[in-house]
Amino acid sequence: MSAAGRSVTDGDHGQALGALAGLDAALPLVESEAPAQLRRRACRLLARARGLPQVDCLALDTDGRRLSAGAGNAAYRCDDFRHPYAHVIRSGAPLQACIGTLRARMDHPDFQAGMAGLKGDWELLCRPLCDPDAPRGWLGVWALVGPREVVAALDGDPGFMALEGLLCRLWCRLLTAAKAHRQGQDLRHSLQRLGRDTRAHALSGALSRELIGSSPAMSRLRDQVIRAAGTRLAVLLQGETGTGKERVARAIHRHSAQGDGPFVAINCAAIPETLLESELFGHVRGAHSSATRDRTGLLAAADGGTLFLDEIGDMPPALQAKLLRVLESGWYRPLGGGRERRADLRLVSATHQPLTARIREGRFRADLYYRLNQFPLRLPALRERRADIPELADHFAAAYAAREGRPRASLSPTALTHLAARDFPGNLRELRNQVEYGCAMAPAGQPIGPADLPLSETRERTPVEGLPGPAFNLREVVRDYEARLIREKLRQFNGNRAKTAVSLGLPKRTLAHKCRKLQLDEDPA
Ligand SMILES: Nc1ncnc2c1ncn2[C@@H]1O[C@H](COP(=O)(O)OP(=O)(O)OP(=O)(O)O)[C@@H](O)[C@H]1O
Repeated sequence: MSAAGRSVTDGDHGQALGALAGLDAALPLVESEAPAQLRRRACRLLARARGLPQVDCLALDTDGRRLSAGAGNAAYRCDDFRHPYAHVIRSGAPLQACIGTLRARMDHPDFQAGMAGLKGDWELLCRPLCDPDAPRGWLGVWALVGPREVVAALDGDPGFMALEGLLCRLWCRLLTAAKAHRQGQDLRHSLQRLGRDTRAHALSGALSRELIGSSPAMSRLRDQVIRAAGTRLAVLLQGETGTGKERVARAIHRHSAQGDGPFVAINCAAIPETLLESELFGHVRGAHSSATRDRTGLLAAADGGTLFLDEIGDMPPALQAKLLRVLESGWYRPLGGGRERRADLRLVSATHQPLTARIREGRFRADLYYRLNQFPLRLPALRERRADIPELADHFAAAYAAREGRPRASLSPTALTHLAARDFPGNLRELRNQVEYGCAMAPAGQPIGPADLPLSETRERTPVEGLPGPAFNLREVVRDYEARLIREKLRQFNGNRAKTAVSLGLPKRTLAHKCRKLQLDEDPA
């Protein structure tokens, strides 16, 4: 019984079942996965069912400006009235005409080419196809060609109308699904991008705590470290001594996919040539005089992690060849035989020497250099990023206090001025040492002043030349600088005021006055 309570007659049942018989033909349409496939199947079905020699279905593109039967087919502009489809889509009304007449009137070259093989007395029927739920929501155009009587019979043909209705409905549904899929994909991509950005942001936050410095050179270096950590490429760190090569190597390891694995460092310059090979590859008992038992090497110790070869420029030539073989093949054999072992590790190497010059001198293999230098990274000298000195000095003072369990001492602006004026050939290591010396010398509870710092062994730039970043008191800086100069000269001349005054270009009396004012009297003469 129906919901309305109307009794269903046998005739109704018969009609419904009859309609069901036709569903077979519609099934491929319903199962179509994309609009283009649906249109192709609808064209084939109609051509076969009604004996039409040519059936096309042109779709409107997403911006509604062109009609096309699909990729590789001609695209017809909707504002080009040299073909009938523009008339149909613009008016929203069907158009039927004889092929011969259309050939004479519509001179669009692609349309002419499409009609070329057809009989002149056949008819073309173009019908606009529309979203059933959106008047003027045009989807495209049918283009049906056949003998006049066959085309005329389509008018009022319930099967044709049902097919057209089904085509439009399924087409809309596939477009909606495709749109939802696209939106889902866009959302997924945005989330992935957001995830990547958040990770990169967190990473760069962590790195700025490990690799201190806000100068552009340091920001660039941190970016490169993040990029290097995201790859398995061999990294070659080049920079003067004390610029932080090992620290950067550790940061690359920590933030790489092998970050949980071991980090094994070896200084190629610090180990005698005879032992270096054994250290790296390991040995079996009896391989050489000091091999009293089997020993795994550093390549094995670094398995699943990172091997850091410091001072690679000092690696002996014979070992360079062996290292290259390991890097190329991934296999090595411990000294004295034993079975071959696989080296699954990421390599980071470092040098303070210009390797290209060593290649020219024949002391470093060019092929190994290229293998090590897959990701080159240059570390700036401290003098190239003087603006970072106050931040670094503060960091070293804090680290010293934490290590020694002492209250944290700050550096006075004048002390920072002095530091910023130094050249630091030993780079960050030298700065760290000077700050730690200052921490040890400063009276408890007092900031580290210039007098607490060790004397600079290198040329000290004038305060003007080496103006520091932080604010400072000019009078204090000048007085301090004057005091240091006089004290150094007095030391140089063993406290002889007369010679000191001459060397400073001052009358003896003025020097005496200055010594009193600057409290230099009690200095060892
Ligand atoms: N960006 C940085 N932030 C904080 N500390 C740093 C930074 N770079 C280096 N250091 C510190 O400076 C000192 C020297 O660094 P490191 O040993 O990494 O230099 P290096 O270039 O490997 O030296 P060498 O060439 O002599 O082996 C270490 O105490 C290190 O922790």
